[in-house]
Amino acid sequence: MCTAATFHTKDHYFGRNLDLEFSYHEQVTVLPRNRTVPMRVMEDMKQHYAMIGMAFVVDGFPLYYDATNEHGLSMAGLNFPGNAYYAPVCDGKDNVASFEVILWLLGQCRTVAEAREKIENMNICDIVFSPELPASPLHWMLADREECVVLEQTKSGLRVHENPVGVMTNNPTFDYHMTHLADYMNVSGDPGVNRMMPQTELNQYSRGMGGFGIPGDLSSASRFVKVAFTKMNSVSGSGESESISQFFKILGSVEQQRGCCRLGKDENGNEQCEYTIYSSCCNMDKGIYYYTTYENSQITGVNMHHTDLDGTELTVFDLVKGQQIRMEN
Ligand SMILES: C[C@H](CCC(=O)NCCS(=O)(=O)O)[C@H]1CC[C@H]2[C@@H]3CC[C@@H]4C[C@H](O)CC[C@]4(C)[C@H]3C[C@H](O)[C@]12C
Repeated sequence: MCTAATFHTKDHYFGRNLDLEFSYHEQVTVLPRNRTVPMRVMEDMKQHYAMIGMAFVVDGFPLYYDATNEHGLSMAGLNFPGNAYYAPVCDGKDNVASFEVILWLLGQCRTVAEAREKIENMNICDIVFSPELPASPLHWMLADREECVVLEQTKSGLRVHENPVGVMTNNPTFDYHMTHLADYMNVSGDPGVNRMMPQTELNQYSRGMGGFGIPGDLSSASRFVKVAFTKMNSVSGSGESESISQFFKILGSVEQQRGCCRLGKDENGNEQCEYTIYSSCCNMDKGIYYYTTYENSQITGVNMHHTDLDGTELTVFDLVKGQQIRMEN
């Protein structure tokens, strides 16, 4: 499972949790403007906007999970099994393979509005990256500083949903999550209100009772509600340190501790568990990508503007995965 979110203080932030039971060799990857991106059906992108994000790089090709470009346009792919539908190549359309979608949109658009125009003629086609890497069933959250949308291609076509909440998880489709959210419209960060029997005094025996009923399980629908509640009630200072701290707390409200979501035994008899492999927070204004990993709670940052954005080579940074403990004595 995965969760993505946007967050605004003085600057604008975009990030996600990546939850899975195993990890590819993903790295923080900067794609400079002049590195040719080979496309399967469309013309190769020789020049494009630069971007930074988390990618699995295969033969020099960055398979982005999430990224932000130099204009702040940001995008994350989230699992959408059983619903995602990638169509056959269609004449007259812009045929983009699922693993090319982030590169195609972030490479050419500065805003969600520009992306919407590109998406109008787009067909997410069923070409696979390689036999070893078949297409992942995905939907995407896409945001700039002002606007957030969700992109879903199902059997009934390609749709862009306005996303006023600025969060996204997995199945089912986005409209379900919005319908489901209405069940929780009464929850609040304020103390509870006795609406049921105001004539009888009910003892508010604990703080936090205004939020009673917020789900805490790890299902996709529950994480959507929990992260929306946390984000909507978030109070943060406007500085960079306070903002990114608060952002990681928002994502932390739906992080997955190893053992709570079991997937059965692998061939060696080891219990497979889904857990939060990394959490990211990108400052969309400054092009700085921050992340933590399951075992490294220290925040690591990479600034895309400190690499050669006019170059032709990818700049990749291995994840710092081990816990960084500052011993006091
Ligand atoms: C698994 C992840 C979503 C996490 C998630 O949501 N897990 C919950 C499962 S569940 O929803 O609860 O069932 C997704 C998100 C982005 C994906 C990569 C995108 C590039 C590339 C595309 C290629 O075609 C195939 C390989 C490739 C590296 C992809 C691997 C994998 O698929 C990634 C990491």
